[in-house]
Amino acid sequence: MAVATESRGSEDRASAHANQEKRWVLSDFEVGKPLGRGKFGHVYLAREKRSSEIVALKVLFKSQLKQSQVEHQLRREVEIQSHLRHPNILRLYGYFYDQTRVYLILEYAAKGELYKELTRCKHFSERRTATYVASLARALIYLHGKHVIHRDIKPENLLVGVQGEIKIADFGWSVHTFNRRRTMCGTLDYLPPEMVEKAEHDYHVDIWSLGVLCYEFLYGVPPFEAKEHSETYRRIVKVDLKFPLKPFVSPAAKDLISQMLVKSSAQRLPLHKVLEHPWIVQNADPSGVYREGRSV
Ligand SMILES: Nc1ncnc2c1ncn2[C@@H]1O[C@H](COP(=O)(O)OP(=O)(O)OP(=O)(O)O)[C@@H](O)[C@H]1O
Repeated sequence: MAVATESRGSEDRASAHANQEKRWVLSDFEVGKPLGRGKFGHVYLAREKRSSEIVALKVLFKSQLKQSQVEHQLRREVEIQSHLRHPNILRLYGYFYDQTRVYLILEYAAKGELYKELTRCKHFSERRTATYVASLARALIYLHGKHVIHRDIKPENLLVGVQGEIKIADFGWSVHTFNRRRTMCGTLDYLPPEMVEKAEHDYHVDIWSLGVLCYEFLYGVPPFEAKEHSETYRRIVKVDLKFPLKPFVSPAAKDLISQMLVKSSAQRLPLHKVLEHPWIVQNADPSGVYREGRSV
């Protein structure tokens, strides 16, 4: 399918260019079963008729986008995500619209939401967590190299591909980093001190979120969780990081988390050092894929 090919030769390039120009319409797709429901519409499994390629078609209602004043955010999401090519970032192949709806043509993540898997397992093993954290660190290095910060890395925004590889989805809160941001966004639990305090922030926010995620994968709950919003706020600002005795987590894993969850953003462990951390080196599967049964 036009949407899935990376071209090399000049002929390929010409056809890829033509494909980019292609205006998709709904009748290009056979629409199958619903995959899920979001705030603004539904996601369906679909097959592009010409290539038989399977995709996920996200259907958003213009009226709802308008009502919630998120058209601008969606435009930014599409603009950013459509230019990204990384095995751990969900591809956005293209989009089209009709009078009432906007359609996003997305890579199909066959194993669905990571969040559901985490809920089912309660928490992940160290090998599984390290494999995911390493994959996410590589994806974030790629993103930051393209001057994009994601700002909303959390289990609900992660999908799993057919091989078990993790995929960052949902670029609704991502931004280009040409100027430092002060906008408040995202769920409080994953936000770093500089964002909850509405100070300027940059790509170091994603290192913090990766630390929160690593903790949540291992313990099953995010580190600063509290009943009241104000208490979560206080715990984040103080970096009130506690490691429960159960489940057992190795000192090396705790060391990595402590080096990512640092108040001063410039002092957080850089992502390339995350990849070199002994806990990651010893536990992450080099293939970047967690396979049940093989990695306990
Ligand atoms: N590319 C995909 N491959 C497989 N399943 C998907 C894909 N995209 C979405 N889904 C499924 O559809 C559900 C709804 O997705 P959608 O992105 O609309 O909602 P959401 O993640 O809740 O986002 P939002 O809060 O922005 O509405 C997801 O929770 C997931 O189960």
